[in-house]
Amino acid sequence: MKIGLIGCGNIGKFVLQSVNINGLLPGSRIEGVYSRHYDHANQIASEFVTNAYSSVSDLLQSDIDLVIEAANIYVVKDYAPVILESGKDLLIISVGALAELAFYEQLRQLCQDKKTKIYLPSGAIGGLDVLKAAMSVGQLDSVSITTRKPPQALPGAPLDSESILFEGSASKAIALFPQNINVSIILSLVGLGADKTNVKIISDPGVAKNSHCIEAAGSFGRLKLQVENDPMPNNPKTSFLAALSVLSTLKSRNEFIQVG
Ligand SMILES: NC(=O)C1=CN([C@@H]2O[C@H](COP(=O)(O)OP(=O)(O)OC[C@H]3O[C@@H](n4cnc5c(N)ncnc54)[C@H](OP(=O)(O)O)[C@@H]3O)[C@@H](O)[C@H]2O)C=CC1
Ligand SMILES: O=C([O-])CC(=O)C(=O)O
Repeated sequence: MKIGLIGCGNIGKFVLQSVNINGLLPGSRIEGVYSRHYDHANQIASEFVTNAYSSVSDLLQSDIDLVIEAANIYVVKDYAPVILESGKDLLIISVGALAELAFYEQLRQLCQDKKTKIYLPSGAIGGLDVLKAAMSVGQLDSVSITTRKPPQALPGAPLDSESILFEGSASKAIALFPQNINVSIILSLVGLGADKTNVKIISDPGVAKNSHCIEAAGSFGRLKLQVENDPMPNNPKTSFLAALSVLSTLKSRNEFIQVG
């Protein structure tokens, strides 16, 4: 598999290190990178033995099968349609971009027309398999996520005391915290949708990890799952598990037997 990468931050560099340097995806390489500043892309390209591109359209004209988005939700909104129109598959980690149904439907239609695929990693959470199975007959009654992070991982959080920064729907949460609560949108996509998925965001100076507690109930029974994630070394907002989930999604794409 020949891969293009948009965004050379924490997750982007982890994937570059894993694939191009450590060889964790045999038969695959990241052939090109694009970032906001060409100088940065160039420096990353020499560090991780790949090519730098100065525009997404140049990256798309290169010989790649799949593009990884590891930038932000605005990049997904700007470039996802053109990536799919070019016939490339697309892996999106800033899944909050798909919160609006009209955009989701536009991308789904493009995939159908162009015979391309979108891959959405599970990111910083788990439990999606349970919700998917429950929704296969449409019998899920409630889904919620409580996210607890240290204040330095959340915008506008007080540094000295625990505080609830947000309580409400996933659609409102992602609009207010576009870099912090992508997890609520992946839950929405497999479950009840962004308006019916409940979110609580807590800033807690007493914790060092990013934790997410997912609760759901339906005809299958009940789910309660808590992940306690170590943050990425250079970006406390992002959990290491999110970067790992990108790699595992790429690995599954190469597998003949699908589990889960
Ligand atoms: N689905 C999930 O569970 C999770 C999703 N995420 C999301 O993953 C994404 C990446 O996270 P992370 O790697 O930690 O973020 P970083 O901030 O470390 O990296 C983002 C990179 O994107 C680049 N970028 C910004 N704007 C553009 C643009 N217009 N075109 C190209 N590149 C651009 C930035 O460049 P520059 O350095 O110049 O600013 C930066 O290098 C974020 O949207 C984050 O919210 C994170 C955790 C969990
Ligand atoms: O990494 C995390 O713990 C969650 C996160 O930032 C997001 O969902 O955007």
